[in-house]
Order: sequence, then C-alpha cells, then structure tokens
Amino acid sequence: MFAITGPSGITSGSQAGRAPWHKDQTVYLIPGGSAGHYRREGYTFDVGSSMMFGFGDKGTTNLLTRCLAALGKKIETVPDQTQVFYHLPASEAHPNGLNVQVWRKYEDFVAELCDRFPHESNGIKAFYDENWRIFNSLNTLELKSLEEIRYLLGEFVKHPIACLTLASYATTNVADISRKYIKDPELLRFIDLECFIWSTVSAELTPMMNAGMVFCDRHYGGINYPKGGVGRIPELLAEGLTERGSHVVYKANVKRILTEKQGNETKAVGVELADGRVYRGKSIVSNATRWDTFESMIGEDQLPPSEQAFRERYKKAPSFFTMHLGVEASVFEGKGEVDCHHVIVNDWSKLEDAYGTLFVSMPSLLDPSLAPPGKHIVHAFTPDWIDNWQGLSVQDYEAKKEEVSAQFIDRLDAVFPGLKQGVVFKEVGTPRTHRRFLNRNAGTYGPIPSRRPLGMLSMPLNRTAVQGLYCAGDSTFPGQGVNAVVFSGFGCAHRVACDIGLEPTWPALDKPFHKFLDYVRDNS
Ligand SMILES: NC(=O)c1ccc[n+]([C@@H]2O[C@H](COP(=O)([O-])OP(=O)(O)OC[C@H]3O[C@@H](n4cnc5c(N)ncnc54)[C@H](O)[C@@H]3O)[C@@H](O)[C@H]2O)c1
Ligand SMILES: CC(C)=CCC/C(C)=C/C=C/C(C)=C/C=C/C(C)=C/C=C/C=C(C)/C=C/C=C(C)/C=C/C=C(\C)CCC=C(C)C
Repeated sequence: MFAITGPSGITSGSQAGRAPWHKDQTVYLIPGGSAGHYRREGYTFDVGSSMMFGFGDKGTTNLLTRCLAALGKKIETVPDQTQVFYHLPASEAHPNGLNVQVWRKYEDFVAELCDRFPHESNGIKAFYDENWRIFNSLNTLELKSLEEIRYLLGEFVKHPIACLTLASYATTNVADISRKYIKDPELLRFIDLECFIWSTVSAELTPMMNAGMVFCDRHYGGINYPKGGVGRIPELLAEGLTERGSHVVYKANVKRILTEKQGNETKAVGVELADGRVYRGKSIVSNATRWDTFESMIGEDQLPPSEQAFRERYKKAPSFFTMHLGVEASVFEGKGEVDCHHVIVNDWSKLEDAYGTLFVSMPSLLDPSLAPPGKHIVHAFTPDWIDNWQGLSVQDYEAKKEEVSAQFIDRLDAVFPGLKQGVVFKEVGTPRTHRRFLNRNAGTYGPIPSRRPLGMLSMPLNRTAVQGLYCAGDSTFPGQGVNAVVFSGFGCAHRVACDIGLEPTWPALDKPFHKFLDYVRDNS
C-alpha cells in the first residue's frame, strides 16, 4: 500500500497487488494485503493473518482497536480460549509427545507449562513474569513515533519508570533472559518455538521488546477473531478513510517512486503507476517490503548506504506453502471444544526447516458464518522457499502442489483423525502465489536478522535516507505481525505529520537525534 500526503495534507492511498512487470502478473483488488480475505464457494478464507493480537479494550497496546476507532469504526470479535495448541515431539520426559495449550488466562498457561516441566517451575514463572515488566511499561505509554524526540522526552517525563524499564531492554533478545532462568534443553526449545511461530527466528534472534508484547497481550487483551473474517479490518479502514475525505485507489501498481535532486539531497516527490498515471505529493509512504521499495521503485543504482547496511543486517525470511481447505464439520464433532490455532512439530531438529513446523488456523470454529453449513475451514501453512518452486513446467508445478499438499494433509490427519476423508475443497498456494498476489520479493514473510541483532535498535524505523520517503509495514520496527505493522503505521503517521507541520516538533533536536539513531543502527 502506498499513501501519499498531498499539499493539502489529505491522505490518499492505493491498495494493489503484484507489480505488473512480472510475467505472471495478477492485479490484487482487495484491501489488506496479508490481512485480507477472499471468497470461494461459500467459504471466506483469510489470505494470511489469522491470529489477531491488539484487539483488547483497555491499555494502550490495543492498536487494532485504536486504529479502527480513529476512523470511527469498531468490529465485533470472538474471544479465543487459547492463543495456540502446541503438538510437539515425544521425548524421554514426554513419551506421548509434549502437548501445551497457551490459555487466555495467564495463570492457567503457566500452571500447564509448570505441570509439563515441574523442575523448571521457578524459571518458567521468572521468565514469563519478566516479559510482563516490558508489556506493563509499553501499556502505559501513548504509542507514537520513536523518531520524534519531543514525544519521547514527553513520555519520559510522564512515565519515567516505564521508559527507563523499556530502555533497559532495548538491546536485549529473548535468549538472554530465558537462559538466565531455564536450563532444561526441551523447555528452551519450546521457548525457541514460542518465538519462531511469530518471528520466524529462534529466541536468540528475537528482540525482548517484541516478546514482551506477544507473550503478554495474548493474556491481557487476548486473541480475538474479527467476525466476518480478518479482511473486515481493512474493509472497515478503507470505509473510514473514504468517509473522512481520503481517496483509496485500487488496481494501482506503483512502478516507480519519483525523486528529484534538491541541493545535496534526493527528495521523493511522487509515484508513477504502471499505467502511466502520476501522483505527486509532499510525502510518500511505502508499505511494500524494503527490497521491493528500493530495488524496484527507487532503483539499485540509487541505493542509499543505509539500505545497503540493512541488507547486511537482515535477510529475507522464507515464504509459505499454504492450503485453504473446506472440510466436513463432522471431523470435529464429538471432540469437545476444539481450539482455533494449532502448531505441529514432528521433529525438533527440523523446527526451522521448510515444512518443519505446521501452522493451522480454523476460524470457522469461532465464526461459523465463514463456511457453508455443515463445513469448516482449515487454513494450514508451513514455511517454504521460493527456490523450491522455480523452474518447473506447469504440469510439474501442479504435480508438486498435489504431492506436498497430500503429505501435509497426512500430517494433519494424525492430529485431527478423519480430516483426510473430510476434505471437500482444497486450494493451494506456494511462495510464488505469495509473491504474485502480495508483491513481496520472493514471497518473503518479512525481514529476519542475519546476525544477532541489538534488540529493538537494529531495525529501521519509518524515515529513509530519501527525503520525503517513509517505509511502514514489516520492513520497519517492530517487524512482522499485524499489531506490529499497525504500530509502524501509527509511528509513520506521527513522523509524517511532524514533518509536514501538522504536529508539533523540535526541529533543532530532531536532526542530532536522528543522527544518533542512525549511528546506533548502522553500527549494530
Ligand atoms: N497473524 C498471522 O497469523 C499472520 C499470517 C501471515 C502474515 N501476517 C502478518 O502480516 C504482515 C505483513 O503486513 P505488511 O502490511 O507489512 O505487508 P502486506 O504484504 O500485508 O501489505 C503490503 C501491501 O502493499 C501492496 N503493494 C505491494 N507492492 C505494491 C506496489 N508496487 N504498488 C502498490 N501496492 C503495492 C500489497 O498489495 C499489499 O496490499 C506480516 O509481517 C505478517 O506478520 C500475520
Ligand atoms: C532508545 C529509544 C528510541 C527508546 C527508549 C525507550 C522507549 C521509550 C522505548 C519504547 C518502545 C516502544 C514504544 C516499543 C513498541 C513495541 C511494539 C508496539 C511492539 C509490537 C510487537 C508486536 C509483535 C512483534 C507481534 C507479532 C505477532 C505476529 C508476528 C503474529 C504472527 C502469528 C503467526 C504467523 C502465527 C500463526 C499461528 C497459527 C495459525 C497457529
């Protein structure tokens, strides 16, 4: 998505899909990108995002509730009793496999984990309690741009303890804390998985700031599914923007970000669409990945040194192999209350490999209107690399989709007996599908650190080295996740508003502060 703030300060946006210069181009017509949904034969399938944080009704970290409210919108949600049900391999201590449900109530989750690892009860409590220190601090602050010194100092004055607590974790990663309290290797692997399912990297590479949000919001605001499907969120946002005088342009593939030399600086002044239309504006915001923004739309020949440094610090996470299934509701009947989200690992050593970890989301268990009567949705995905799907003939590509999906369904059937027999609809996506419909370079899930990051300080914020060009979305702090990209949107909007004079700022302090942030990041 691109947003352009024009001379009037009015925001206009475009939601389109894959850039048209790829040969297998499809124009994406619906809002929301990964958080959109689409309909087939009576089913409403989520494109990607399905586990929703940030929908609580209290505190300041409920960013999804807040961004809808900012546009006069509200969505009805269904509370999930658990965040996720883990189905993990057998071990000496757990000969029948390790099963853990992350209950909505914090105490119930901790009690369950302590029951599985009684000798680590103190460590478990100490580790997860430390995450609450971060969350409770975040949850008192007004969340805006971390690149705005006036706001930051204001928050320090209003909430000094919270800000100092956060500052003390700014460079910390999860393993720094978990290894302090926990020794059991199986439990440490479990903590790695707790990180991997949302950051796609182990505890060692996951910033503690992000873990504080994820490991606590799931109990504080809880995981809540939006009624009507995840795509209702962007639909309502687009509606709210339009009602407030903004203009959303669909089917608008940005081919180039237009720049001009102004003195020593390069300034972004507009965008050119594939069909030749040009929109000019004071500020350009790109929600495409950094690779797409700088490689295709700015051009490799103009790559700023800070982007080169980003590419050394971060690499592309894998994409996903995805199945959208319709199944007979009888598969789940008589089995008590079945959880919506599941993670299945059959072999710990393959946790981070392609097809190693299976993710399952069955949202029609929470909102039956998403599937035809008597049917349910099984949305299942697993990390996969685009290279596994390149260079195949159409027949080989289709055959491989059949083969991988059949193996995938067998593994699901082992956890949900009868599922294989109950499949009545199947649609399969590969990393090429992700690249095609979301226009994400190699279909990537987002950036992951290529070396140990300096906690939250390694990730770029919203400004870029090109004046007037901002990035939002998962290529900016705090990275992957719907609530995370909403935070990046809030921060970006605040920074742009300061730069075009709609919000107060202290320009004299801004420049040195930005230099300081750039220095820390470029040397991390
Ligand atoms: N919660 C879950 O279960 C789950 C699952 C999958 C993904 N997700 C999250 O969703 C996040 C992605 O959010 P995001 O907003 O950063 O990215 P996104 O890919 O969802 O959105 C980018 C938008 O930019 C548009 N776009 C790209 N190139 C364009 C161009 N040239 N011209 C015009 N429009 C263009 C795309 O069509 C898309 O709408 C991921 O990080 C991931 O965490 C969550
Ligand atoms: C130095 C400086 C600058 C400063 C100082 C201090 C301070 C003040 C600080 C502050 C800070 C802040 C504010 C921060 C913030 C942060 C945040 C908001 C964060 C957030 C985060 C979030 C996240 C990460 C999320 C995520 C999620 C996700 C990713 C999810 C996903 C999911 C999945 C994929 C899964 C699915 C599953 C199944 C289906 C089973």
